[in-house]
Amino acid sequence: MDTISTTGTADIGTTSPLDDRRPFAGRPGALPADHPPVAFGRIGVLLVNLGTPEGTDYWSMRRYLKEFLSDRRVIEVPRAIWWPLLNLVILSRRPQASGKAYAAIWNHELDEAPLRTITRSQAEKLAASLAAEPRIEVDWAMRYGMPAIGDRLKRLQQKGCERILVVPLYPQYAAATTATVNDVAFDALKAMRWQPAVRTLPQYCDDPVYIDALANSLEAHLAGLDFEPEMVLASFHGVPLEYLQKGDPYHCQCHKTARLLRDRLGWPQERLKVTFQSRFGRAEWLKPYTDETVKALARSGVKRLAVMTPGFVADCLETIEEIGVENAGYFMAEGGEHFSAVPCLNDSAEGMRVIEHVVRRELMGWV
Ligand SMILES: C=CC1=C(C)c2cc3[nH]c(cc4nc(cc5[nH]c(cc1n2)c(C)c5CCC(=O)O)C(CCC(=O)O)=C4C)c(C)c3C=C
Ligand SMILES: [Fe+2]
Ligand SMILES: [Fe+2]
Repeated sequence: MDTISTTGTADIGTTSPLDDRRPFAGRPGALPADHPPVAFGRIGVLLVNLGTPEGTDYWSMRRYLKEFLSDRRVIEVPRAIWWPLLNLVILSRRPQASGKAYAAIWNHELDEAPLRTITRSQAEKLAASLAAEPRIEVDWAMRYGMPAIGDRLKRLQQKGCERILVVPLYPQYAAATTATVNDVAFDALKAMRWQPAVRTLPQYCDDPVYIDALANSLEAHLAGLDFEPEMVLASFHGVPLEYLQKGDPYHCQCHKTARLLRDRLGWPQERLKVTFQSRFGRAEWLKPYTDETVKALARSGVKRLAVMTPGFVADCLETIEEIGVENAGYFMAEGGEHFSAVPCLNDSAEGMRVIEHVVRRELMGWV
């Protein structure tokens, strides 16, 4: 898939185009209207999400999981303990189990995982909405698997981008997600003689546009159901509890998002509850766990439940399968009657409003 040009022009090489627009027009520092044309470098925007396997077969799954689970930002267990466990135990069993789960959600038309389909579409739609800024090139990459961050950074540079905004698609910062994207981007820069200037998008867990989009999409989803949930869970991906104790702000930012969302909806505390899903291994992770909460709610007599996943910018295995299938099953098995998984913002108009907003905000001064 080629880089998405907002101008629709082919590769322009490494020379910057002459652009006679006035940067900072109407702001301090603006060039006077009669100033001759000035060469401005192009600006790259690189959307980055987590990554997906190339296929659901054993070896594709193994390659993906090996790269993912070898990341020291994701697994902080000392290597002397982790290497044998990963290579001898986890990578012999998990590829089959995860492969089956991916097969259940696979996009057969494009032969790829939904996360890839949605991330590509987000990049295409962002490029279209930034088309009035002819110097901007939009591209996308994955932290694990393809397209690789380093390759796409180089390609943006070859297209004349002297400045690049790296956009880890995570509203809440975690070292295991945001920081590892940035690490890999800066690793790629280490190998360049002539580096582009780089910015990285910070967390946007409390951005009013993001909160408003979550509220609008939740309200629209609830309005379309043929039942009224007694409560809604805001389920975020978990991390080991130890990461919070070491100072990772992720847990606090998840709670902040949920508090602001509740305020925006005008809901009482008990109507929107925060839970954490997708735990891995035996260590304690952030609590309360989504699966245990779902079961306990059904056992306590709750019959109608909806689960939203505000920390995921795109639907993926963890939302479609883990929430929409696995947790729906737990709820029904324990006596629940109606369950609904709220889709992520994805490439919807609300979702793109958020991505465009946070990107434009971060490009200030460059555009
Ligand atoms: C084992 C440790 C893991 C940590 C810590 C972790 C944090 C974390 N992950 C996401 C977002 C996603 N994770 C996804 C899949 C996934 N996550 C882990 C493990 C950890 N994640 C694994 C092993 C997998 C692969 C699937 C499996 O085998 O269970 C995905 C989905 C990718 C897809 O293709 O659909 C996302 C998205 C966040 C936000 C996060 C910390 C905040
Ligand atoms: Fe994960
Ligand atoms: Fe999972």
